[in-house]
Amino acid sequence: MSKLKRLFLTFINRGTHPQLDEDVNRRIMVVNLFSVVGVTITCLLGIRALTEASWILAALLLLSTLLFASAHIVQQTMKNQTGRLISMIVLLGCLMLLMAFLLVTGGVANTGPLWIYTVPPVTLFFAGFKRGLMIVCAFILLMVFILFSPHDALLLTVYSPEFKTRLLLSFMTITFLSAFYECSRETTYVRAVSLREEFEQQALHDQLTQLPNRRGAYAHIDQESRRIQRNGRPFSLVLADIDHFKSINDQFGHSVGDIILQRVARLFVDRLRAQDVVARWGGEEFLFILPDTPQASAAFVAEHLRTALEAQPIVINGHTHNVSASFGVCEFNQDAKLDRVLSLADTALYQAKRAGRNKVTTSSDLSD
Ligand SMILES: Nc1nc2c(ncn2[C@@H]2O[C@H](COP(=O)(O)OP(=O)(O)OP(=O)(O)O)[C@@H](O)[C@H]2O)c(=O)[nH]1
Repeated sequence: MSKLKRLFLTFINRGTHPQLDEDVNRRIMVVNLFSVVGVTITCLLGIRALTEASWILAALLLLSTLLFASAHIVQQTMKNQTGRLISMIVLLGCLMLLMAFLLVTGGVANTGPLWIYTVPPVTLFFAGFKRGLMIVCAFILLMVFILFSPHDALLLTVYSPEFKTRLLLSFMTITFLSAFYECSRETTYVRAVSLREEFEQQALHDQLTQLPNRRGAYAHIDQESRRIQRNGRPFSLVLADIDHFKSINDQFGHSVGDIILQRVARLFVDRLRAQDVVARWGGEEFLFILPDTPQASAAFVAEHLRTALEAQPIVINGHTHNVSASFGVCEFNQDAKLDRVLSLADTALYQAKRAGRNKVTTSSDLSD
């Protein structure tokens, strides 16, 4: 039993991928499910129609079986948006044609119209709220056209006027309910996605400076370490620490300290290249991740930032603050270990502080 369940789940999940949007994955699963259910039902009904010598119905049902199966195959082989669109068009087109045929002929003992209630939920789910509603409305027009044509010219069976009206009204009710459900589902999904993005953003960023926080910095370093394995070009890490920050806080208050942190962060971001990352490593400490930058160039960049900060006093409430920072630089090459590189950058920074602050020190400046 569990083997059968596993087989079924494997089939239903075929073509889904963790990197695809959740909603896309759900649609892929439903196309798989719908094709297997569609194939089974239309195939069984087709065989039954064959035994009852209803040749046209049998041919149509068996053709639908083939089309339902091909929708699944197209989705599995193309594995892209076009493939998904084609399989959706095939499934919906096939469903609509089959329903229109059942409406015209009445199917077995005039029970054919009972199946048309599958149209609104399936269409709205596959095509989404707006597109789905338009398709179902077009189908309603087709129903009106078939059911109320003068002298029943398009019908091969007989329905009472009450049946026709009630069929149409109940179909419209199901359409309304399905559309309402799909609309709220889509709205909830969009809200959930934006909430998730907001939480991810908050988890990886520092609220005060809006820079990546330590967790965010690790994510960027991880990305760079993987890149280095591919292209072999080193990147550098630079730790920067604002000098005598405690005395700024003590003298002018924490809120002034906060503004200084924000301004310094902005200055660093503005002076670096777009591909460089500035993160708030903690307190008054920043980490720069400089892709494709060997240590000598990173030291040059750090020196450029140091002089820029020194040259640009920060004015808050009419008071001018001369802020400086010390920098520790270390290169990250292919064989490097992150802990070691960070520790070397930290030691270089400590060395810069000891040497009088407002300085840049690289790991190669350190004496063993
Ligand atoms: N305003 C403000 N202060 C912070 C924040 N985070 C850490 N600090 C303060 O930063 C100060 C860091 O002080 P220290 O580690 O002694 O370093 P320092 O005074 O900059 O001295 P050196 O680094 O040796 O030049 C402490 O007073 C912390 O309270 C923050 O988010 N906002």
